[in-house]
Amino acid sequence: MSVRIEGLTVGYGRSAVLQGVDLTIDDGEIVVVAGPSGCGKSTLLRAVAGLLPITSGRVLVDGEPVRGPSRERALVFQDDGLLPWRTALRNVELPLALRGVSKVERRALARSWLDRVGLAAFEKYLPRELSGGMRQRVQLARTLAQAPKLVLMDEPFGALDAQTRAAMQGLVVEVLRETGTTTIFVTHDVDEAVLLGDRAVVLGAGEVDVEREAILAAVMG
Ligand SMILES: Nc1ncnc2c1ncn2[C@@H]1O[C@H](COP(=O)(O)OP(=O)(O)OP(=O)(O)O)[C@@H](O)[C@H]1O
Repeated sequence: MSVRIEGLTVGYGRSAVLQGVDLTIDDGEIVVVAGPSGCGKSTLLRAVAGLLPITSGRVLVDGEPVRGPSRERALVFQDDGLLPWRTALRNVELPLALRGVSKVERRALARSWLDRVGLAAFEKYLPRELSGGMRQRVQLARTLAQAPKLVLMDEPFGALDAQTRAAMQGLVVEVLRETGTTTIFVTHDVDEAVLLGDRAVVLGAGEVDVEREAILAAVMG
């Protein structure tokens, strides 16, 4: 799924958070969006997700203007959003159930994704019985089981310790590449930006498309 952002301006009240942002993302590309706190990274993701009114400009997904949220575009947050009373398996199954996927089919799909993220042995566990990294893996399985064409990640690993975060980054890159899922990944983390992206975009002082090396300075500065 390709994304084309043209002259995107978004404001809350009177102040414009994003001003005339242009960005093109090819099908299957993983683009990291970095930049200082408050520069509008989450706002950009929410605009692409169709969760925010746009002041001016356009967001085109596969050539079609975004008019609202769609199942094809999945948002992943730092907060795993799992339902505490449902097991890992039933959390992964839930969105599939809401879409009317049959019980047999959704169970098989949920199991295969839990297996893919290394949690096959934990399907009966409740979220509170899992570590933060494991809960994020359940969230990833739940997202990918729905076969989104575009994944929008908003600092999903911000709350994890360094080791767990590194493991999650490896897993995410592997799975997203394997499935050819177009991804926009927002992060503050320099290593994450360099490791994950085909390309990095720095929002802020007039957004720019940069090579990997340049992101280091931009994120740190
Ligand atoms: N719902 C809202 N109402 C009013 N202002 C908002 C709202 N959401 C965000 N803002 C403001 O818009 C600006 C950009 O916010 P945004 O969350 O997009 O930035 P960010 O780059 O993702 O920040 P961070 O890296 O700290 O998460 C901030 O100044 C913020 O205070």
